Amino acid sequence: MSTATRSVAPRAHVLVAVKELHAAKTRLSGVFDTADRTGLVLSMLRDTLAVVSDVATVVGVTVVTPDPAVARLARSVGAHVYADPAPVSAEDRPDEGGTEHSLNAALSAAAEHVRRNERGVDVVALQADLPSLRGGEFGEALAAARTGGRSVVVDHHGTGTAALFSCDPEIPLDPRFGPGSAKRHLESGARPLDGHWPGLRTDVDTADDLDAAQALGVGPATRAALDALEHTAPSRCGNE
Ligand SMILES: Nc1nc2c(ncn2[C@@H]2O[C@H](COP(=O)(O)OP(=O)(O)OP(=O)(O)O)[C@@H](O)[C@H]2O)c(=O)[nH]1
Ligand SMILES: C=C(OP(=O)(O)O)C(=O)O
Repeated sequence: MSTATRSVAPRAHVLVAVKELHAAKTRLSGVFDTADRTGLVLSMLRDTLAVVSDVATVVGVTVVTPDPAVARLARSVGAHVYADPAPVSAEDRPDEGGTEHSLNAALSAAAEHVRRNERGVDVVALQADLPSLRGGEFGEALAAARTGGRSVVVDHHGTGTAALFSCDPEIPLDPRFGPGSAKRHLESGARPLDGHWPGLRTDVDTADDLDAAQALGVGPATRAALDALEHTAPSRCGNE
């Protein structure tokens, strides 16, 4: 990484991918019906976007999605939208990894698009389901990421990826999201970032993850969504 590159003021553009809402958060389908899952996905996205948009070094946020409702929410809070085509099923594209291929292809294309338009900007792919994220921890992670080219924040399970950073314009983001992605990101050369960032690491895919996030404290949109759900699912969404 060149000295010139590092001497410029930190500027990061955050990419957040969200698939079609009707297919989102299937691991919560035993707990919530489709409408409730959709509401929760949008609420967690809203909280995640609010936090990252407030971080001083974040100069842009782009939501990568094929879903019109997600795109509307993104635009309403000042984020950009990068439209990716609706994913095809793994059965239709067995050689390309199905939806994982779609997700990573869409993130790669969005990262290249951002870098073409904002020269020298750092690029981050961040999970959309981080309702306990705090601005301070994301700011710290960004600062740590800037000490090297490509880096990763492993999720609270130790297997997934909460955030992937490329802080050198010469180094592609090269996203390898999907089950077990932490190992793939590390094996492909991403440096692990070691801070104590529980909110950043707590992405919500299962009911246990949701409990973990609630124990940390969730953002206002997610709180409101869960409070509304308490009336229909008290055993799952009881008080913290
Ligand atoms: N734009 C886009 N986002 C995707 C795609 N596939 C997955 N995502 C998003 O990437 C993140 C991780 O995806 P998954 O873990 O597969 O999906 P999920 O909805 O979080 O949870 P499950 O349905 O339980 O697997 C989520 O924010 C998804 O919405 C895709 O093809 N395109
Ligand atoms: C897609 C991923 O996350 P999750 O399955 O936890 O949503 C990932 O960690 O790469």
